[in-house]
Amino acid sequence: NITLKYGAERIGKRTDQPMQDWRNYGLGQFIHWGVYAIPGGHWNGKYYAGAAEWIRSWEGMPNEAYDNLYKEFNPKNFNANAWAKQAKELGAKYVIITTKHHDGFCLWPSEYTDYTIANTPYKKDIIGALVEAYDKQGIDVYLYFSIIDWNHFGYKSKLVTDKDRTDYEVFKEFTRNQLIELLTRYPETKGLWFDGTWDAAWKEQASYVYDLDKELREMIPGLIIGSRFRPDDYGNRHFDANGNMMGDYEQGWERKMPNTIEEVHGNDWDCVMTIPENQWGYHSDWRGHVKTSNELIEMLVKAVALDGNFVLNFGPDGLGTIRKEETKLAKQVGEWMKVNSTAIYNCGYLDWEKQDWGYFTTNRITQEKYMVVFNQPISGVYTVKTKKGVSIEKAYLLDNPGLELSIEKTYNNEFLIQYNPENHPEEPFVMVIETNKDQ
Ligand SMILES: C#C[C@@H]1N[C@@H](C)[C@@H](O)[C@H]1O
Repeated sequence: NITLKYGAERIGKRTDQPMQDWRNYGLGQFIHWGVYAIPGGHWNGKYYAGAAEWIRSWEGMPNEAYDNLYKEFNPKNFNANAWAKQAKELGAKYVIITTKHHDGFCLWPSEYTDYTIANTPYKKDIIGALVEAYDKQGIDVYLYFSIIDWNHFGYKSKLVTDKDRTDYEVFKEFTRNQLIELLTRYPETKGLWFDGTWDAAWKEQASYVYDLDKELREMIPGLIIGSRFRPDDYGNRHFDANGNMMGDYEQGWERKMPNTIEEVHGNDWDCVMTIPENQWGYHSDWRGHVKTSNELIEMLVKAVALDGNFVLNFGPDGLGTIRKEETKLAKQVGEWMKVNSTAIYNCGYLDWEKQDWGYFTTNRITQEKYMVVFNQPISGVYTVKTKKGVSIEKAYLLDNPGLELSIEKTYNNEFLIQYNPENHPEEPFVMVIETNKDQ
């Protein structure tokens, strides 16, 4: 074991109520919105193939042009209540909202820079409106904050000269001031989702970030911060030099997912996911694969089945409208959740052997067990291998409890549930299984 001053603050999961609530969300919504939504992945008639929120870094987009876009930011269709209502219908239990992305543009009227919503034609506090609207819908609010800030003179990706270092000290104080300002203005905030912490300059700041982390947590008791914030004494991120996770949950699953419970190392984690292959901010021309509702539902169930949360991203356009493709998917996933969220909310990993037909989830409070089916066996036979001494006594469809399914026990503690629906289900469905013990 290596002695660390700034390594993991805890081994194992946080057990306090705010973290238990976080663990039981299942489904969240990510909102990426900012001035990058104005160009929407194009400039001067040219198509930008990268992630739209990174367009400023593209050689086809002059920095000067980008840095003046805020002067035309006037989202006249923006309606915070409509966004929050749609999130409610989606079934999201929490939302992560970009306060400031890598470009440094602030969606709240920060007093520490002029590069904010206050100096746009729109003027009004977007973050305040969203916090209020989501709060009203009973959806917990988390704030995304990018440490990278291309607009601030003191931001450096690496520290080479003495001037870099003195400038960076100014940037560190600016970062601290903005974070304190956000938690002061929006005390309803349940947590911070940090991004842009991969720079060499930031990885040298273990003691400053350790102290800032502590200061922010003291401002809001129970505040939840993931693994993408602090570097350890040696610049390691997410996991310290001893392999222990820093922060309250792992933030390493961006546009990807674990396949086994071993890969999550007993930690809480979230998967943040785009609908197209790699667009967080608004891009008017999605290319490549755009996920269907059934693909997204499978990712959601897989995340919950492996003790994680699934956070689906939405990128509103430059006028504040959530695009039709996202609205359609929110509706489809929401309709599935209306019938099947019993297998999602308050649920997590069941340590029975994974089967080909889909995923097990179990309610952490009631111990009720679910089988979420994605791959219907032609045979109609669903194999379930329980733990020793645990037998299945009843099985039925979540949306048709009256129809009990036949169960056969085989020689080696295997149970075969028979289900041959009249017609092929068009969507994943849930079976409820009752056992003799709460294991
Ligand atoms: C890379 C990168 C960033 N991390 C995702 C959550 C988006 O914000 C993307 O721009």
